[in-house]
Amino acid sequence: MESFEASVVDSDADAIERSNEAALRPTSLDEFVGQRTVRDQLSLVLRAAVSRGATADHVLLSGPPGLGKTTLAMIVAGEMGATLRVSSGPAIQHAGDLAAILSSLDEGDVLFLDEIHRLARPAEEMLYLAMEDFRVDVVVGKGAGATSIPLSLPPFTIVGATTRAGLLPAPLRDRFGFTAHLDFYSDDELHSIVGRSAGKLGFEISGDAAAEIASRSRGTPRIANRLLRRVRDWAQVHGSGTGDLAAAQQALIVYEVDERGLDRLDRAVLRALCTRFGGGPVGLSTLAVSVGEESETVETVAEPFLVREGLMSRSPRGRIATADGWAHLGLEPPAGALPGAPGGRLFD
Ligand SMILES: Nc1ncnc2c1ncn2[C@@H]1O[C@H](COP(=O)(O)OP(=O)(O)OP(=O)(O)O)[C@@H](O)[C@H]1O
Repeated sequence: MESFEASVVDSDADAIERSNEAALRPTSLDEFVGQRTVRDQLSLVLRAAVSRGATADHVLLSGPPGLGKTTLAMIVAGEMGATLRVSSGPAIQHAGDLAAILSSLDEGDVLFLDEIHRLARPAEEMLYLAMEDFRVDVVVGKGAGATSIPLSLPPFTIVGATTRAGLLPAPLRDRFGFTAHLDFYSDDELHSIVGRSAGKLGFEISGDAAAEIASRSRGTPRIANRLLRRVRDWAQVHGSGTGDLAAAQQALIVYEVDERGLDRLDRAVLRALCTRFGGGPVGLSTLAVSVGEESETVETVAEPFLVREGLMSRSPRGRIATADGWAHLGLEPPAGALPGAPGGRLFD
């Protein structure tokens, strides 16, 4: 895999996290757990392209972070026997950046564009033409003397990924021949991902410990793998070295992941909603500021999970804590604000 993002410098922690993830990534569609419909449809697209000896249609993958979009992009390249090239919307500031990337592609390459909704507008427009006609118009010079030189490109496949499909302009969305939305995983699917990852890590884990991790992973493989590694740490430092249920439960207490899978950010958002804004409705950006986070982080990381768990709901006037949300924090909603008896346990 070749990355065009040499100018983007990761922190050490990011780099370690990425290399940990790389070791656990499935490398074929057969190994990819869950997302049955997406897998079947994508498999057809790829097999048909291979049998025609052509490049695959452009693929758009949307869904919350950590559900396997990057993994699927790598699998697309692997299954096509193609070279994967990687860049992302925020790394492409100017149309010229994209022209340089596109003109360096070889025939059949797969170009993964992460966070494609964050492409700068001129780059986005250049991409329309490149995706449809395999051509870019390179502008040389400035002002009245500027000329546009058409440059044809060899056929390639774009795999775009986005956490915010709604932000993609229709002309860009329409140029993808195959679009798929990744959904959160079931506990059973996460259980098998944890088992498979533990095998790859050479870490012995019991079925009930794997189930415990799965049920607290918020439907997200990345979180399941991360919690698994924390349980392994705990077992190696405090336990017998193997992952039994007690090790899993103790590790998850240390890392402040509660029994429903809420982590510190989720609880901070829910708590702010209840205690600072009386349960809402409150706007996303106000809520995000109150927990010291970017709106996008709250919207793409905490909110989908809180809504899915029935702890928060969205209304045209803003976010609202549900009766279950109040109960999860062990708080009493203001009189008459919500039906339902509060109760439940509080983690922090
Ligand atoms: N279906 C799956 N089966 C097994 N492991 C998976 C699956 N999906 C994701 N994973 C694991 O979860 C980790 C995160 O996946 P990936 O990086 O592909 O997510 P993503 O959707 O691209 O996230 P982001 O939007 O943050 O870039 C990977 O290391 C991979 O091992």
